Amino acid sequence: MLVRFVTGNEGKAREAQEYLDGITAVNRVEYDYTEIQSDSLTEIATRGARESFEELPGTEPVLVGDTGLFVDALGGFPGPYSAYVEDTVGVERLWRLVSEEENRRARFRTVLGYADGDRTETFSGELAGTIVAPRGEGGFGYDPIFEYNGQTLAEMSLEEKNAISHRGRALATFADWYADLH
Ligand SMILES: O=c1nc[nH]c2c1ncn2[C@H]1C[C@H](O)[C@@H](COP(=O)(O)OP(=O)(O)OP(=O)(O)O)O1
Repeated sequence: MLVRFVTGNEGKAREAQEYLDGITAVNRVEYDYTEIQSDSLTEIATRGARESFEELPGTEPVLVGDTGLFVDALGGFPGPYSAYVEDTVGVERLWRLVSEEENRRARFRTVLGYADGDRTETFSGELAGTIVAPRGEGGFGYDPIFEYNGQTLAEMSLEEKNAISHRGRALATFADWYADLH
């Protein structure tokens, strides 16, 4: 069995393979599906999975992932626009914005979209933490300003992060569902 993980990121495909070990093989495919402008990661992932399945050659199921960082005091900003905000404003300036707030709580949310031609499903995972001044050299994206249990995600090893992460939780939920399906 084979699931195609649509991502530009090799590390994400490897992580998916770890969760799906013994259940299915995972191939990374690159496809730039349309990211609709929506407040809902579920909507974005659902459409992305359907479009990828329809447009890519092949019949194996596809999986897409969409992640956002939601800051409580900013009404959930940057949320579904996290990639755009990272590219434009940047992580350091997001920290400066949040540093003016008393409530620095935030959460990462990942929604995985699955499509196989017969069905489309979504699976989500969350990680709650606090926005802090940048620390740590590891990880990517907003990891240096997101603290969980006293450590930023950029200070954790990849294994430590994967064990608690929003993406890991979504992958674990998907893996359970997919194993039951077969
Ligand atoms: O664990 C994470 N730790 C810190 N930052 C993260 C994480 N996961 C995503 N991010 C950031 C990267 C990007 O600024 C935005 C959306 O990420 P995300 O939806 O995965 O899209 P992407 O375009 O980077 O990759 P892909 O090729 O898999 O669609 O949030």
